[in-house]
Amino acid sequence: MTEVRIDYDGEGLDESQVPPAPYDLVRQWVGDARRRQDASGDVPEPEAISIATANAQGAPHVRTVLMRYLETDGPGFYTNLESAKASDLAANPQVAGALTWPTMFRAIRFTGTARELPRDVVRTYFDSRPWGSRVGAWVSKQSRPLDSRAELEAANAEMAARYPDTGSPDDVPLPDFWGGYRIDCDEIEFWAGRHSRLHDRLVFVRTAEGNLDDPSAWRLERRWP
Ligand SMILES: Cc1cc2nc3c(=O)[nH]c(=O)nc-3n(C[C@H](O)[C@H](O)[C@H](O)COP(=O)(O)O)c2cc1C
Repeated sequence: MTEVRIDYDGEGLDESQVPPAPYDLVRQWVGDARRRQDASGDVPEPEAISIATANAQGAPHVRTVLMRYLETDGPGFYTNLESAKASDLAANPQVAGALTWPTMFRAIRFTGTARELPRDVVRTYFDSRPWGSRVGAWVSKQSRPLDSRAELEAANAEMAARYPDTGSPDDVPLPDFWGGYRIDCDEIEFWAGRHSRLHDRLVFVRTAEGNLDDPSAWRLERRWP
């Protein structure tokens, strides 16, 4: 690999800028990433989050999804409940997620326990998706072997015929095998890249029960970069 060295020149992060609980800062950084994408176009998919799971034997797997859920009880994502990540989480609910915005010299890391999102939350999100994506949820036997691209396209045509687009969210029912997870966080790290690798790492560590906006549930710790 040829070395390309970039001196990280981010704004940094100081304790004085950090609220007493992590939620507002997560929202702020996600909002900053969206605004930057709108303004400069160099943060595509600002909500892309790498999700790490481990199976029953402890073997790790990581993949990128979209963080389409962010409430005071944690960040979350939607997926197929029969996928490889879902079977990892059924065996071992420990999970980690990383949002990374290299052009902003920022990242947020979440670690915790995966909890399935309630069906009413999943349904509301599912109904908000475009028709093609809702049909696609029915089509995909996510993570399982597929013989050919042609088989995928035939399955899509079959589902599109079964659930034609009527312009209403009722036209495609929510599959039982499609849902979501949120991360019940025990740590949330804010990483801000700075010059000469003297980065800021400020980590909220859970000390008690409570949501991401509850100051009594968290203490703040700085870590060596
Ligand atoms: C930018 C991006 C966004 C993605 N968003 C999702 C998503 O929201 N949900 C999902 O299940 N897969 C999403 N995927 C596909 C996953 O990376 C992955 O291929 C899929 O979930 C199967 O993972 P698994 O076999 O480990 O369960 C996305 C991929 C990329 C690159």
